[in-house]
Amino acid sequence: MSALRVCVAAIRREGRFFLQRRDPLAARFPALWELPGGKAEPGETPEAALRRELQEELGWAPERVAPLATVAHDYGAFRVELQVFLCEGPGTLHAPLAWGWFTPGEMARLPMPEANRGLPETLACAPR
Ligand SMILES: Nc1nc2c([nH]c(=O)n2[C@H]2C[C@H](O)[C@@H](COP(=O)(O)OP(=O)(O)OP(=O)(O)O)O2)c(=O)[nH]1
Repeated sequence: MSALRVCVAAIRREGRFFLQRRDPLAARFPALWELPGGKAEPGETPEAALRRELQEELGWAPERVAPLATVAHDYGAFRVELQVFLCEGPGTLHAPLAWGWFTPGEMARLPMPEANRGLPETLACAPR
């Protein structure tokens, strides 16, 4: 089975990262904390998919975007390949669900999808 290509943003401000909580009524991963982003459409580059998702989800455009890590995970029913981009820039993020800014240490104690398990460590080591 081919993996879903999911492009996600590690938005960083003053050493903290933005996470939003999935809808408690979502069919998959209800109420878990995740990085904003989503699936790339056919023919779309990962960075273009990320920018589109950030605009759609948060009404926000990053000033700087850099590839940070790729994480593959098999959920059994489907596989994901998370492409994580470090994103920075000013401006308000208009998040419709619960959200917050977390240090990697705080993030490690939040309930997140299994694919995200190694992310706090990766984010703690992200280039300044
Ligand atoms: N946005 C995001 N998705 C993640 C993360 N970790 C993780 O396993 N995923 C999974 C959840 C989803 O199955 C998929 C992202 O798809 P999506 O954003 O386009 O769709 P979705 O969550 O609204 O809906 P779905 O999968 O339930 O159809 O990747 C993460 O940190 N951020």
